[in-house]
Amino acid sequence: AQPNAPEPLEAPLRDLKYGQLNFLHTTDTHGWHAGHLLEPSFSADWGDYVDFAARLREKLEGEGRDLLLIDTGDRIEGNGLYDASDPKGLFTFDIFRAQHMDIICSGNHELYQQNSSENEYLITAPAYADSYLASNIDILNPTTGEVVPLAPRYKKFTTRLQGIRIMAFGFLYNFDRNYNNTIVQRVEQTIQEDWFQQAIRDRDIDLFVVIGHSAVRSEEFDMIFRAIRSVQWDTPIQFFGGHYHIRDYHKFDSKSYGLASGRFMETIGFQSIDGLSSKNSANTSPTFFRRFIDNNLYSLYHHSGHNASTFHSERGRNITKAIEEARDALSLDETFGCAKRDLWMSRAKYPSNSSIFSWLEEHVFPGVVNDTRRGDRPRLIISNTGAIRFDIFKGPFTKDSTFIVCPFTSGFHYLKDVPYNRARKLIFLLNRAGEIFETSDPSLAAWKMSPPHQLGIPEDIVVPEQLPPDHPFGNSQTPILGSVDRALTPGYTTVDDAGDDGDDTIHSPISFYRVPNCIQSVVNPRDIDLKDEVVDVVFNEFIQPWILLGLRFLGLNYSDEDVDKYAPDDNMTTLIAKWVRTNWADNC
Ligand SMILES: Nc1ccn([C@@H]2O[C@H](COP(=O)(O)O)[C@@H](O)[C@H]2O)c(=O)n1
Repeated sequence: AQPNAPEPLEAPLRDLKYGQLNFLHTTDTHGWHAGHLLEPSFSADWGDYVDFAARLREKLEGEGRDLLLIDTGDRIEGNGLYDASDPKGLFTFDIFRAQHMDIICSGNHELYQQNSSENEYLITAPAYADSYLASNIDILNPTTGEVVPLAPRYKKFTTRLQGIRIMAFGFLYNFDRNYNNTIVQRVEQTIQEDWFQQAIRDRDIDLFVVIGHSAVRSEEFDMIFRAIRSVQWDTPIQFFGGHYHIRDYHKFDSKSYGLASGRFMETIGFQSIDGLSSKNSANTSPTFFRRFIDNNLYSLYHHSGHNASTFHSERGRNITKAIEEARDALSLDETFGCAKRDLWMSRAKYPSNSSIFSWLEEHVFPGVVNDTRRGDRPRLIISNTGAIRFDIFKGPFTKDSTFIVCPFTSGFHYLKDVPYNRARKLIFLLNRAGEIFETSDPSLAAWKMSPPHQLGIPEDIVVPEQLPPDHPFGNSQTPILGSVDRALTPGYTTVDDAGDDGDDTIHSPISFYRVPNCIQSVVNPRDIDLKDEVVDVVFNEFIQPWILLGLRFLGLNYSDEDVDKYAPDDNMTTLIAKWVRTNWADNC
């Protein structure tokens, strides 16, 4: 762990159950390879994960079992370790690839920008030449300009000890916001391709492993499942997914399961399968087991059967050191100001004093989203809530925090002099009229503007006995009495298709409040209720397609040509940092 990471807390643990074949799974790590430096539950770093995988491998292989490592993408954007360097990712590629991977694929984040997808093609895919799969992604070769597969479409291999014959694919969901140097083929088309149809008909296969940057409950995985099942009625299929940033486990049928292993290095997913056929033995009744490991040393020591003196290797320590040096070189601990209270994305109700979205709406946007060319004209400032990625904890707000809270390079755009009597209805449409957006253009489903982790949670979860978030002991990792005889720490309490015993650490639950798709600040609203008043509609550039469509629903026909950059030297990340420097510096 990093030297400034908090010690993990002791907690009751559920064990792993090993199978013939075992998997460790990471997804949506988003640059958090230093681990969480303010949360004991998730304080192990990538060096510890490398040691954990090595220790588990020694143990499992000693018993004649196999272990495979999987990563399902979105490795970048979301933490200073990736975002603060110039160019971005200067340190993280070497750190990440210190971990062996057996199957790895791209997420959508790798494809938002030209340089990040070229990094995949030129750095990560070659580093994992035998394991990177891109079943439905092509890229423009930056040297030749030719359209080529980002990586091989599939691979067939046999596990070393058990001789299990595996056919593996690596998909990306039907993502359509990629930069134009990559092509994401829709999954429904890919599964019609000859190479896929041939691969799924291979009879000498004991297990299909479909990894993908896609929710495990998704049309895309359902289509792949049905395609394989239609030609292999009985062969087990194991899916590994992500993208929604949640822990989940989905049963497709009695021989097919899908694991989603959370986000931000909070979770190491463990999956085992027993009773598989192999090239030497026939078997027909596989059993599947999953566990979500909290990424801290207390859990990692326990599951590997090691302790502080036997767990760590020189290799792991070197990776930990490299992360520490990168964080130092990037000055990620530089303090811009101090938060007087925790500000939550979903643990506090919106609107409220403890909601990060209320803070943005009431303080940050009115304070810093301005453009001297437009003076003090009345304006509506609208942002999607998905632009915010993490909570702010009471205490120092650092350079790292700016990227943790909002890593996107999206700036603000605006439409000038929009009739207020129509523009004022826009926020209602963005938040309440999802259906008409989706009907008009399925790629513009309004929920895509909200944080991904709430997609699988249809309603608020209110835990009555929880300490309020602004209570002095209200931070996530403070022990509270969860039952009469033992103290539990608040944390993940996952319920999935296999029940409620998936988490390795037994926690007390945390409240979850859903938030709207968008928030809005109304700035300089003088005279704004006059019917001929006009306002500037300023918005986060990511939501431009929804803003234009929403205004069209309101009878205003604007197009991309009417839109201009607002405060062009800044973006949401730099603006939040500016506000903190100005308003919170004296709190420290
Ligand atoms: N420039 C951007 C890019 C993305 N978002 C938000 O993130 C969501 C996707 O997140 P994943 O990590 O699951 O890929 C997207 O739906 C947006 O809500 C953004 O705000 N700005």
